[in-house]
Amino acid sequence: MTTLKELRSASHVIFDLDGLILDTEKLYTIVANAILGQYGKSFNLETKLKVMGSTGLDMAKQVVELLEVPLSPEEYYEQVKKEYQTVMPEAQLLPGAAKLIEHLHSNNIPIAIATSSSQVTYDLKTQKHKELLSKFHHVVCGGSDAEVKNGKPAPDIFLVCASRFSEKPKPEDCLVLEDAPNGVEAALAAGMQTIMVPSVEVPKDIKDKAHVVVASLEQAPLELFGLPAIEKCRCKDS
Ligand SMILES: O=c1[nH]cc([C@@H]2O[C@H](COP(=O)(O)O)[C@@H](O)[C@H]2O)c(=O)[nH]1
Ligand SMILES: [Mg+2]
Repeated sequence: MTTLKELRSASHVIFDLDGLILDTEKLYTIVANAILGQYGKSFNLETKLKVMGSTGLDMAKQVVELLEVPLSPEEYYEQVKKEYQTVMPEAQLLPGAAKLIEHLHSNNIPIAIATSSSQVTYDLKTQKHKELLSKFHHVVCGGSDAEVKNGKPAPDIFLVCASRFSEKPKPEDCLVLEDAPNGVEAALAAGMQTIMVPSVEVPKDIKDKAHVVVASLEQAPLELFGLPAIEKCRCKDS
């Protein structure tokens, strides 16, 4: 774990989804490579780091531009969405996700999800995990939510997400869990603290921006933010 910043107590926790709760980042890479391969291109890490956490059409614009794909962003996004139909329902949970969600829920810490996905893709990915995800107070799907004007790295999605808790916490009282550079930037721009759990190799200068970086949700140091430590979990499987 790395942390150099001064930390304060948090009352509410906001989770990212892809690459944090769900092991979908590898699925996104498979889908991108399946389409790009037809044009002799591949989805390199540099491009992935730029698009992770962005909404669908923004992602498509960047991919076709950065990799010089002979498709319009709309055409690329249509192909991607078609592939999602078969790939995304297979999404699995990442290590520590279920335990952490159940732990916070059983300790009455308000939790929510802020994902850049559209509602349609969210529904595809979460089919097998409905019971666990019902523990969240609310879910914001930035890709299709009218109130979210700009995608990550803009702060909009996290500010909208905070405003939908009954208690309407101030940004500085929210702790964000994120895997992606764009997500960490968005949380910081919103004035929130963030624990980064990278899902792919991330350059040091990006990790340095997060308040804390850990390798897995199993190591999330909640106690540094005044939240009940995971060891004190009262849930069944602890
Ligand atoms: O390799 C990729 N990673 C991530 C994305 C995008 O990033 C979002 C990640 O959402 P989240 O905010 O839950 O991490 C996905 O919905 C998708 O739009 C993508 O297109 N390609
Ligand atoms: Mg993510």
